[in-house]
Amino acid sequence: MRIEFTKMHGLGNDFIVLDARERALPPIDSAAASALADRHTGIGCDQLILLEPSSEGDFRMRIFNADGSEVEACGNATRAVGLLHGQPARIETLGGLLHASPSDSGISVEMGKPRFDWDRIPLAYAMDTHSMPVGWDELTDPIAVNVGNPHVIFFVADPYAVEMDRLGPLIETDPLFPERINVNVAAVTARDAMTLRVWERGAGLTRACGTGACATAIGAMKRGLVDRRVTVTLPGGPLVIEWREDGEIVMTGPATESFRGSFDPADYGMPAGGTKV
Ligand SMILES: N[C@H](CCC[C@H](N)C(=O)O)C(=O)O
Repeated sequence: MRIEFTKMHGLGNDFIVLDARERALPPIDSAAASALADRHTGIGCDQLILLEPSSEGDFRMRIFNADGSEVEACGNATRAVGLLHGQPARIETLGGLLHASPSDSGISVEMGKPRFDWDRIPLAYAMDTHSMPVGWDELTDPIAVNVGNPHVIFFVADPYAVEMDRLGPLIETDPLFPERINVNVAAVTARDAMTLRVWERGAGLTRACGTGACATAIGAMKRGLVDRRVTVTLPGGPLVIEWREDGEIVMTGPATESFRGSFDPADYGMPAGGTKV
């Protein structure tokens, strides 16, 4: 039995979405996720997204990075599944219950409240996360924010002058970050505008990172560099991030369905099967 999928993206950050809400699928493990995500031997994506029934929300969203690691949050994918659902959705994730609402200006998602304490990022030892006394070459004095998943943010003059292919993996896997880290390099261009590039934990340099945009906007607001509503422009395009007075982060931006297809689970080391739930 072939497995159907929907290929989607948020500003070029792309996903394979598998829907097990009505029909059970063979178990997806990190090996199958990374095989499907492989752009040379698989279908190719930054993250594999698995939708399942949920007792807490309208459905559950599981997120696997291209390296197979299962993680807590994915902003762009949350908008994508919000588009797929077609109406307001309460989405259960490892990082908490998120609310996605389709609107005429794209999909808005309440991404939860940021966390700043060193052991909530997490870091390997106590440190002032607002201005961290660490650096990697020209990337110094970062701020760390957890928005369901962990991010470190460096403010630079030109994000496109940073050697992300070298510094990204170096920082991502530094022992300071016991769960690894998403690496953000950003420039503030106005009180309501920033540019951003992200080396993603478990996925590398992506065209966009929703949680990276959220974490970076919050970091800039914490440092007084921007107002509480800011447009963050990534290589794939802009996202609008607002830090509401109640502490909730609200991200608004586009989501796109690219195409639908199917694959043979045997081609990805998955057991056959899958029955009606
Ligand atoms: N690489 C991230 C997950 C995907 C985040 C990104 N695709 C987004 O849109 O938020 C992590 O390991 O935490």
